[in-house]
Amino acid sequence: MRGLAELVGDQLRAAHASKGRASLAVPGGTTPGPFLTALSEADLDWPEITVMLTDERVVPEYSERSNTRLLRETLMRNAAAGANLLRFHAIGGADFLLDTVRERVAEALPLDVTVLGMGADMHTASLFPGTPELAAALAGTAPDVVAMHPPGQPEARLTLSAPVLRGSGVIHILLTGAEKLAALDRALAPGPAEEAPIRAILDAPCPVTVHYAD
Ligand SMILES: O=C1O[C@H](COP(=O)(O)O)[C@@H](O)[C@H](O)[C@H]1O
Repeated sequence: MRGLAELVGDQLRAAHASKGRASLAVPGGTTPGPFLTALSEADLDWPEITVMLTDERVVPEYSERSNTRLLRETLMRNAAAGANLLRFHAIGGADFLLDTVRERVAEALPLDVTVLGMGADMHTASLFPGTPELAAALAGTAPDVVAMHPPGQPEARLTLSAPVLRGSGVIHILLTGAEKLAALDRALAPGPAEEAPIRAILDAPCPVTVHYAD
């Protein structure tokens, strides 16, 4: 987790040096906390770095289930407290305005560095197999941000679409545990991204690196 934080810090520094600004997308969920905390200490010009989530659950910002809450408790501290956090929530922290989120995201694209998680069902961001909106979110013509209603999940989601994620300068996939490693093996076999949405990332045109810790 610390090694990935150093690498991401170096890549953001390089992007900032060449463009005068940089953008980073990071996952939520249970895995990335230690990585995000380590990255919060990176020596970067954070006010010129836009940080966004790869996806958010449609819950209030301070809910235990909120990925934004995870970010506030991990990355948005220490040196990174001054980063430009792209908010998914409307003012007040309880609502989501999809058009507003799309406008905010469009201003920060293309992403320079993207870190993604993956579930044992091979979902990444909130691109879950079996979701009615999945094909639209994987399509090359997808809007930057898509509302998803994954079956079996307790809430709806907003997710960066596949073309936005694939358009990043570099992608890291962060995995832990034997179950996810086995899922990655399955995803590396040929097959449609609708069955294993992580496939839409594994064949992205930019450098993609998988980081695994057991
Ligand atoms: O629901 C989500 O799941 C994935 C994986 O989460 P984890 O708890 O298995 O680490 C995560 O990457 C995504 O951002 C999150 O919203």
